[in-house]
Amino acid sequence: MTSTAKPPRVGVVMGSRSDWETMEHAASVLTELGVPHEVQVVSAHRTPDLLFRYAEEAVTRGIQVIIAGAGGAAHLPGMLAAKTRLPVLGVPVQSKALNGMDSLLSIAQMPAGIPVGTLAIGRAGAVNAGLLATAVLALNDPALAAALDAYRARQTQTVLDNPDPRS
Ligand SMILES: Nc1c(C(=O)O)ncn1[C@@H]1O[C@H](COP(=O)(O)O)[C@@H](O)[C@H]1O
Repeated sequence: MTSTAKPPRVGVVMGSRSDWETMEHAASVLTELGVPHEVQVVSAHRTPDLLFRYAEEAVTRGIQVIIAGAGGAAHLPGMLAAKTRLPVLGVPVQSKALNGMDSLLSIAQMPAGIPVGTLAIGRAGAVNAGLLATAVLALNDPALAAALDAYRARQTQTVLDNPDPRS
């Protein structure tokens, strides 16, 4: 699924539909900042051939950053990173059994040579993955740089406008 008519520049993938509740926060940041992106379920475990194809074709399709969310034995981000030179941002989805510690460690503890940029567990990680992907693209895109600056200014203003935590 592609968000706009423009070709996607960020791929948001996740191991299962059940991850969408978390990963929609990455997608909504990208939408808010005007980053063309696509969203798809791809699983290293359940659809390994699709995972290889996705990673191998991503560069030629114009994808510049991949955001990959997975929970439990979260091999998806690492396997994508193994198959593409694109930056891969991993979002550990909070698992029921171990609260996402399993997801976090299996995404973060990559062997030297195959990096995955690992974010925080859950919603905050997904939001920040969207922001980080945008920041990468903004290095060469003044419109996205301006959109990011405006986002940060709005965030600051919201805090300044509501300083009393009781109200
Ligand atoms: N970690 C992975 C991978 C993968 O790493 O490729 N594929 C699915 N999963 C994870 O399994 C969890 C449970 O999935 P189900 O809810 O479909 O049973 C999800 O959090 C998913 O990311």
